[in-house]
Amino acid sequence: MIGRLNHVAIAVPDLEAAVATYRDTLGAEVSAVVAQPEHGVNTVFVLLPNTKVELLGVLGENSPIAKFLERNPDGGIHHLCYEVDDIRAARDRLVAAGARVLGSGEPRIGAHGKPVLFLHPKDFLGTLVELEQA
Ligand SMILES: CC[C@@H](C(=O)O)C(=O)SCCNC(=O)CCNC(=O)[C@H](O)C(C)(C)COP(=O)(O)OP(=O)(O)OC[C@H]1O[C@@H](n2cnc3c(N)ncnc32)[C@H](O)[C@@H]1OP(=O)(O)O
Ligand SMILES: [Co+2]
Repeated sequence: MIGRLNHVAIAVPDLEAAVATYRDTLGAEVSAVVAQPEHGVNTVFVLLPNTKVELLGVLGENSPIAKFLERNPDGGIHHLCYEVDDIRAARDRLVAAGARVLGSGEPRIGAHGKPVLFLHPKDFLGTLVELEQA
């Protein structure tokens, strides 16, 4: 059911410093910072030949990455995003298998303008999983 790895997300305490690390130290191509108010994060995408890295910074008071950063003050890998052909069909299959879809269960528009959903990390080997409509 899952297809390409769309991105690996890293939550960071200082987004500008993280951009400098990827752009200047690692020599990667990075996007501009984009505010995602509906998701409570600022995002930067690092563009790699075979996938992307999403750098996540806190936006607002109820950011979903705030607790993660309290537990991991230096930052760390936050989620993996896999592409699926039909996100509602994928959700229904996962729910039937007993997996927990986070939030309302309805897909929301993500950083690439496509519907996304999140799956509880306790159901996927301790890893938060994002699904994105291909
Ligand atoms: C920009 C849009 C989009 C895109 O298109 O790319 C994005 O990527 S937005 C990214 C940010 N959005 C989200 O993360 C939304 C989904 N997340 C959530 O709903 C919550 O963050 C969460 C996953 C339910 C965690 O909630 P939280 O309140 O922070 O923690 P809990 O205390 O409830 O955690 C329970 C349990 O799970 C462990 N945990 C939490 N986060 C992670 C994680 N990222 N990876 C692995 N494990 C995680 C946490 O440690 C707790 O474990 P125990 O202590 O053992 O109970
Ligand atoms: Co993401």
